[in-house]
Amino acid sequence: MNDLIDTRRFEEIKAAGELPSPKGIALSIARMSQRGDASLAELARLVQGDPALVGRLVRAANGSLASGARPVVALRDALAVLGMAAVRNLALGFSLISSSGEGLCRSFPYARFWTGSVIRAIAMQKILMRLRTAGVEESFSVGLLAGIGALGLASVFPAQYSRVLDEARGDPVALLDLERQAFAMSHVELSAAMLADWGMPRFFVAAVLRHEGALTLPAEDGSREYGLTLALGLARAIETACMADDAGRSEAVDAAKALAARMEWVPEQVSALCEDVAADWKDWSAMLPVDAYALPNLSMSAEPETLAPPQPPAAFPSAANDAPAGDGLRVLVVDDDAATRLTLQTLLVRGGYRVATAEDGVRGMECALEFQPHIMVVDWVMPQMNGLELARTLRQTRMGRSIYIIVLTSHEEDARLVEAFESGVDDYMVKPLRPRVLEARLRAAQRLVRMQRELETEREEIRRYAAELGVSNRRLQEVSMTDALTGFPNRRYAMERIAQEWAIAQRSNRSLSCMLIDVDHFRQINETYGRDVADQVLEQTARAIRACMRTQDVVCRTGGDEFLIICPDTDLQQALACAQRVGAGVAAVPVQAGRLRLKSSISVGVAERLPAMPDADALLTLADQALLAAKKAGRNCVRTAG
Ligand SMILES: Nc1nc2c(ncn2[C@@H]2O[C@H](COP(=O)(O)OP(=O)(O)OP(=O)(O)O)[C@@H](O)[C@H]2O)c(=O)[nH]1
Repeated sequence: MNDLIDTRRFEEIKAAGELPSPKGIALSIARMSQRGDASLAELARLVQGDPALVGRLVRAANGSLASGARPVVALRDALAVLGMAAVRNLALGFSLISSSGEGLCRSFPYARFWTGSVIRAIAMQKILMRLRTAGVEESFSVGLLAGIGALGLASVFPAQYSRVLDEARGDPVALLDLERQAFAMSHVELSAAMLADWGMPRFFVAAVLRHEGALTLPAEDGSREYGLTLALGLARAIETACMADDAGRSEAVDAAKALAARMEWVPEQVSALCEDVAADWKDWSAMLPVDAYALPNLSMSAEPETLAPPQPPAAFPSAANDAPAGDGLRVLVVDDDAATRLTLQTLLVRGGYRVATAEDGVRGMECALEFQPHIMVVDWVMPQMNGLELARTLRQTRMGRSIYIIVLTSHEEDARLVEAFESGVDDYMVKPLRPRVLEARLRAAQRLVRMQRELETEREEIRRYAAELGVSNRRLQEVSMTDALTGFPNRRYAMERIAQEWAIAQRSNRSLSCMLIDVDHFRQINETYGRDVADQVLEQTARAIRACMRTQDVVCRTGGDEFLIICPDTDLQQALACAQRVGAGVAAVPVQAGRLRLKSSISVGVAERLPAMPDADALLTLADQALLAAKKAGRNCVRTAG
């Protein structure tokens, strides 16, 4: 699994905060399934303790039965249909829906996230039922949890992820980039890592990792992993179509149709699938704590697909020698002459390339965007858009700039060749085609494509390294600004912050106050009860102080038993009232240290920024004098200076 997932980064994220995890019965089921020798009877006894879970498992089992089969009503039968692994994952998913319906990440749409996940789960189950592939029992939970990494980022980095979501403004590609920059791992990669961590099989993890880019997968081999990726991609497209607004819907419907076409489904089959999903959604949304949401009617009327029919043709076996020279590179052939297309396709497939074809420039352009070829072989003369126009248009796109384009021509005059190169083609070949020349030209193309790939890998590594460095630097900075005992900002942070607040207050002519707080007789507490108890007094006093302050006030631990509180937009009277409240709050709640209950109190010095003060230091000096006055006045009181 390590080849799929950056496990080191995943462990770091896990260590940085609380990732969503199974709770209650789901946790017991997870533990039981790890034992390996648990029986269905034991599992049934455990599940019976949660009637809602029983109902949901029976529903899930019925969803994965072939049509016409007698429906399951008893829990034992449902467990037998699903099997231990599927039950574990379903229980996990359901427990997460119940425990993660809301959270601290301001911009993360918790309710919408789960609505979408359930729609995707239903769609995935329906698709795998139709494909009759293995893994139907797991399909619901795979669909449900395929996007769990987003919830993971929202849970571990609530504030940061909120900013990332705001910045991405709903653009899925930008979101992935921003996530990688901020956390050195995207939500897709984190989803895959979490599923692997929970013990999901590799082919599911791989499908989760790739399904968001399913549309750009090359036409391929019919392996289980490939099929699952397309299926999950289709389930996601249906989810997106259901959740999108009118403007976004047609794009998602198109993506669903293109994916369905890859699976050799006609649009009518997709329409029927959507109807099934809508019917099941009614049941599931009543059984799960998700918003009742009316699914839109998705129209999937027929439209031509963009990709050429699947290949390779069975009549052209690969060369019998070593590894094919093409090394799986994608080649797109664009030619209006069917015979040339077929000849090229045959030669290329035989050479180990993956091939798509298009019959004119316009279709070639569409196909290039979807198929993302490494190399294109393009006829010069074609109706609508000729080969040179196609090359020029492609070179204007980011993706098109990296394609190696070979143009086919009947003439080799200098002027024509110059025109071709100026249009952005990389090489040319003279018709009629000669296989050995084609092979030689393609070898040159391969060299360049490989170099580009290596460069891209290196760039990717540098980007990743920079992102990791950025994340660790931010952590280091946070650590260097945080007091380890209380978790509050430390003296260093306090001094930077008060200087900032000073500048803001001065510029906008707003009031600014601060308080210096010292715990009374703290030395004595240390000497009488020892350092551990004294630490607990400090910690709990700090919490009591924080609880009495407003959110905009900044509470910092500036030294041993000393705290500085910065109060923006606060005049002296307001600050004094606040200080009295804090003093009373600390005195009212005794500190519990083991079996000891200790009373503690604080002295507070309050000061306000005055027009005559030159800088923030002057404000701090005044607060210090006020604190001294409070100590002199007998402690457990609030004073101002002067
Ligand atoms: N337990 C513990 N003690 C600390 C820590 N940092 C400083 N101290 C102790 O805190 C005490 C500070 O005492 P002072 O503020 O000088 O005196 P005080 O007893 O509070 O007297 P008043 O402030 O006049 O009431 C010293 O004994 C320090 O050793 C810490 O992180 N943990």
